[in-house]
Amino acid sequence: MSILEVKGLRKSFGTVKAVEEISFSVEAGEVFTIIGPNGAGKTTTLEIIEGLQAPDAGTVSVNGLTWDKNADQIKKIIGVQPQSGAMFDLLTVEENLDLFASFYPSSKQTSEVLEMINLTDHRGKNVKSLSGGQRQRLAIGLAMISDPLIIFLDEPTTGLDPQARRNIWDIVLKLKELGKTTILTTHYMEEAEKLSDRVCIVDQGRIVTLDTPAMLIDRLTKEREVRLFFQDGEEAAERTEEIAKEQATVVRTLREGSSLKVWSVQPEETLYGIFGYTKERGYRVEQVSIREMSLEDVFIAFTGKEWRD
Ligand SMILES: Nc1ncnc2c1ncn2[C@@H]1O[C@H](COP(=O)(O)OP(=O)(O)OP(=O)(O)O)[C@@H](O)[C@H]1O
Repeated sequence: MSILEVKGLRKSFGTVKAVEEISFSVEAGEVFTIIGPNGAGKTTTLEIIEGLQAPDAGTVSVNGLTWDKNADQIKKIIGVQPQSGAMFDLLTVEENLDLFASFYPSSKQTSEVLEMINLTDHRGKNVKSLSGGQRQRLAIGLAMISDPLIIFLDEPTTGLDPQARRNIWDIVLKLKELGKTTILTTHYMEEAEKLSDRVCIVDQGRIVTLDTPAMLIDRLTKEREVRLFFQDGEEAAERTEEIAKEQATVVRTLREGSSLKVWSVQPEETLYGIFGYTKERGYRVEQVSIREMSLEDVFIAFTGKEWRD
């Protein structure tokens, strides 16, 4: 049995169809990421799963339990990152954690959570004096204080600087080591790629595609762009282009001055061939790179739209 099963969700607000058709299931221990542009329906989907909104249609099952019959039991096994406004600004980090812990019959040790979210040194600070990244880490701490099986993080890194974002990634990876299931939403493709076991790309209330980051990227065309820059100038680049074109694995080439781009379905093979030739001719290649495909390319391939963070 999957720890989370979502089937046929739909939700409209007046004429706005926020969620048109969303179905997926999540296995225990997974980091499952819902990614999509603004207004794609991520938050609405998450809030339906968390029991904060009722769907117009569809079902949600959390560890075999449903909100209409087992709400109290579900609340004991899920942890939801609270909105900033739900924290007590004039209480300290530790007092906020202790207060949230008191809502549950059993909870994790505050000191253990402080370590996990790397706020031990700031335990005595008032929440209002925390940085944006520290507040977000505390919010995740509050979500995990009851030691839930599933943790929901809605855009935990939006608006944070790259270092603060990476600190949050570390916490998600620690949660995974503990065997927790994490459901994450994000705008950031790089984040989805780094953290997730599986990624669900949503657009206009529907799932565009769902798979592991590696499989999604693998489903794209196998073509990779190989770039070379020749120290010996245009002639070396021109000659090498002619040799590259003869290879069966090369789809096309583009030369600009001393730089050469080669699109190949087997970039390593292509490079072996090219280097065999440049060695023989004594051409010096200054820079070589193979451009890897990213989840951003997947989004563009599936929706035909440019991705914007
Ligand atoms: N309570 C509401 N009342 C009216 N419209 C809403 C409400 N909540 C969401 N919507 C609309 O539903 C659509 C989906 O919103 P949702 O917040 O789920 O998207 P999202 O993917 O989380 O976007 P973002 O990344 O901007 O948070 C949007 O068009 C939004 O304006």
